[in-house]
Amino acid sequence: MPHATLPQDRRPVVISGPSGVGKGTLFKKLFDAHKDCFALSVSHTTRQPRAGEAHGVDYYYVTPEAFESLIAADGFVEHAKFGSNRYGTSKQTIADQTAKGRVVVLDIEMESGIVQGVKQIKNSGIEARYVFVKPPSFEELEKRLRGRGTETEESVVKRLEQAKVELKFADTPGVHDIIIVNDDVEKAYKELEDFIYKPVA
Ligand SMILES: Nc1ncnc2c1ncn2[C@@H]1O[C@H](COP(=O)(O)OP(=O)(O)OP(=O)(O)O)[C@@H](O)[C@H]1O
Repeated sequence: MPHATLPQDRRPVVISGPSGVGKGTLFKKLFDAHKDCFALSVSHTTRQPRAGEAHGVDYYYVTPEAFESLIAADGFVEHAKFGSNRYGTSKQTIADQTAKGRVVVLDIEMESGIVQGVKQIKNSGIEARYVFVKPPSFEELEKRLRGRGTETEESVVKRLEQAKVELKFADTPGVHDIIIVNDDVEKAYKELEDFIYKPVA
């Protein structure tokens, strides 16, 4: 497939799946293979930036008041509270990237709660395609999450608990347009690319 060919279907692609399943790995391959065709949606948050994070790259860092105003203006496709912080994906962010000729990829963050996030996007009225990434087994998911070495033990346990809920939800018929089992990463990537580039009937 030529490097910079846009998919025929320009609707945003919502990628969800348990933490550590390989979502980031898969969409990074997609972005690398198709330069300038996709944009990862940058979320809004009320939390403080961590070292090395940048406004507009990792998140849009806003005040709780600004976040509330955006909610009141129906400006989010999904938003959630995690601890004392709020996270959300704004409609404007999606519209801006789409206007630039990019297909927006929404990576539903664990902080937003994948189940609630997907339900909210569906209710928001935006047209989107839904991809769920599944691990070959629960044991393998645990192995990847630990192998990544980014989480504390407490966080691993929390993510695995959350994963159970998400995997159950994914079995609900009609929620996702495709469920990809990320066993062999090349095979899983090919399935994702074929789905995204499927010609519009
Ligand atoms: N098919 C695969 N086989 C083995 N390891 C994989 C595979 N895909 C991804 N991984 C590894 O699993 C770990 C988790 O992957 P990744 O960070 O992409 O997950 P994620 O779903 O984006 O997680 P999060 O939701 O927490 O951001 C990484 O160390 C990655 O290299």
